[in-house]
Amino acid sequence: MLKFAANISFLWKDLALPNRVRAAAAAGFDAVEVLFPYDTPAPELKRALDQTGLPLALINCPPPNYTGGERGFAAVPGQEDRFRTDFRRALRYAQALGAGHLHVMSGPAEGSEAETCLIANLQWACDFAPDHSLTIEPINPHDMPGYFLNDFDQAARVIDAVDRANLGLQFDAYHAQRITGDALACWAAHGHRARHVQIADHPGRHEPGSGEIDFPSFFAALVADGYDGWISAEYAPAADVEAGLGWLAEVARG
Ligand SMILES: O=C(O)C(=O)[C@H](O)CO
Ligand SMILES: [Mg+2]
Repeated sequence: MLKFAANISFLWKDLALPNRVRAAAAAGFDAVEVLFPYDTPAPELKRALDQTGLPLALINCPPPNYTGGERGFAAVPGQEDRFRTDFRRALRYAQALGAGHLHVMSGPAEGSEAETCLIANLQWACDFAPDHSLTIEPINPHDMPGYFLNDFDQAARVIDAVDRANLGLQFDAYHAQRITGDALACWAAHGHRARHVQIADHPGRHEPGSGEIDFPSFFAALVADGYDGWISAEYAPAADVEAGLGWLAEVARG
């Protein structure tokens, strides 16, 4: 059975973070994910998670100093010490909250030197946290210009080169559609590496069903392929969050 998480960095933005967890539980989600939870004291978030019983599926690394700054350092040559410091702090936060995955952001870079740097940093991180699941996510270059990891073949190459059991692909159907033009074909090629899935339709990055991605077929492919990880709703609601949740009942749960 497919399991759905609410990305509460995108959903219920008008509420305080702990109350977004409560809203996600009330709306029927099975988990939440938070991109950058670091401005909220971990015990406050933990209390809401414990009260609702919702697990935290994922957080992003790096932690603080992100706002207005770079989107990670993992692929930036010369920033290895910064990467390691950030990673240790993010890991402590992830452990305090019981976060399932830690999404390691590569940052702004290009070229083969950056790829070598990313591979070495990920090997270090995987070995530093052998019991923690790490993910990398290709992000389309229109939304995040200059971000290093912007292609699924590139991500596959990096994952294979890192060669650690605790690193996997974060497959965002919206980015897959925007990068390749065919999210389903992209899933067919790369889904076997996926540890975590995120969804939004394209164009617009709104609710599934609002754009061109065939989500019933996408969900059917996940089931057929035995995908048993989280599917996180990482979209900008077209209007009210609850009013846009029809897809959860109708499309995803049949
Ligand atoms: O932009 C996305 O799709 C993500 O999942 C990143 O984590 C953004 O920070
Ligand atoms: Mg995403």
